[in-house]
Amino acid sequence: MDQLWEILTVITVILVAGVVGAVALVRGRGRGGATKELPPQETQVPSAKDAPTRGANTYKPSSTATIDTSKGATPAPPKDDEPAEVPTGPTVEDNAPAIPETAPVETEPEVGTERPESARNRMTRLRSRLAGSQNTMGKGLLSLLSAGSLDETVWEEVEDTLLGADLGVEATTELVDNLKRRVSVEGTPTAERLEAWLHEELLTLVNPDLDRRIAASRQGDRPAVIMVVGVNGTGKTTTVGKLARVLVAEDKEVLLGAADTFRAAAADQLETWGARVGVATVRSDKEGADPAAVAFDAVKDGKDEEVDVVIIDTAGRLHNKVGLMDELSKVKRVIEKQSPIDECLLVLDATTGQNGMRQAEVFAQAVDITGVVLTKLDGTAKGGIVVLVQRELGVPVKLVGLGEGADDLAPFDPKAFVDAVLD
Ligand SMILES: Nc1nc2c(ncn2[C@@H]2O[C@H](COP(=O)(O)OP(=O)(O)OP(=O)(O)O)[C@@H](O)[C@H]2O)c(=O)[nH]1
Repeated sequence: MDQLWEILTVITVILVAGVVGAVALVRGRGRGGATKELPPQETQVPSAKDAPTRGANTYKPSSTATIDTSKGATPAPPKDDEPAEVPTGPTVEDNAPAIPETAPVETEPEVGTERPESARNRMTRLRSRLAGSQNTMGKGLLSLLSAGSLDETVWEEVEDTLLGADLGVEATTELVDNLKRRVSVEGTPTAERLEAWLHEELLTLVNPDLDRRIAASRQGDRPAVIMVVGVNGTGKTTTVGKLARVLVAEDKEVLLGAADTFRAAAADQLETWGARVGVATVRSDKEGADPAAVAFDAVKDGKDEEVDVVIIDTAGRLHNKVGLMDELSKVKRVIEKQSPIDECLLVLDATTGQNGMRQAEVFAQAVDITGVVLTKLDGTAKGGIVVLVQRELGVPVKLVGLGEGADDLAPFDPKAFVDAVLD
């Protein structure tokens, strides 16, 4: 029995010692872990050094991000949950090559490859535009002449219509006298016969026999040289650009000379026209540079590069008539040190009528005009100016501008013109 009590006492002592030891161990381990594994209290408090990082994490710099990420990037495709853009039908831009807004300058050569409209398309389109602008005069004449008896009042009204269309007094008198004579010889004609006579008489006035060809092919071993003159705003630069397109469409090599140095924008405008069809422009970056020097360089470069034709745009905005004439004469003289001028085209705005004629005479005194480009014929019913210009200046109308579009320039065809007036 005593032995049993001794055994129980020993077991109890061992158990108590074990429990106490275990408790002490657990407590000790818990303290030691906190020290090792938890960060020291001060590291949980944001320090000044940490602040920017935190700030960056909580502040979304969206604008900066947009700028940084959009640079040089193509637009992201729309997300699935974004509504798709609704197509709104064809626009002018739909016909242009798609150029991403952020595309690099490589888009330029694409622009340079623009193909001018073919001659046939252009003529069909422009003929109907000419008819649209000019048939008020034709309709007025035909209704007067086919209204019955051709008394003096009717003839006066016919005269007024022709004068109103800027045909000029001389040509108007001539046309009415000729019609009267035919009536007196043949008796009262039918409406169709009168229309045929009117057609013939107008065609005679427009003079289909004049040589309206443009010197735009190489002349022997040198390029043809075309000088373009006219008052500012008449459409000179636009005409040079359009003419370059016509020639490029005919596979000619063209070089442009920006001798309108009066304002830098004129040279920029010309350069843009040229660049669109891959034609280079000789220019000076200095506003007010010597136009004769630019023209000289352009012709020289054209010869060196063996192009087919050099076209020189000139300024029309000078303080006075003497200054203008002196400058144009100088440009002409200096060009002629390099090459003869094969064509000197005077650009006239058809909407300015008699006033434009007076300006034309000033230019004709300074340079030898070989042909006229009548612009903005789409914007006036006064097609009679064709006859007046040819009579006053003694040179043919060679080209007509029929709109602001890049391919709205056409050769002047007398028969098509009279048809358009009377059809
Ligand atoms: N409707 C119509 N507008 C034309 C025609 N030709 C030119 N224009 C317009 O006339 C305006 C003047 O044309 P420009 O080529 O700048 O005239 P510019 O004579 O060179 O003038 P400066 O450079 O100031 O000397 C432009 O708005 C052209 O688009 C045409 O045949 N029809």
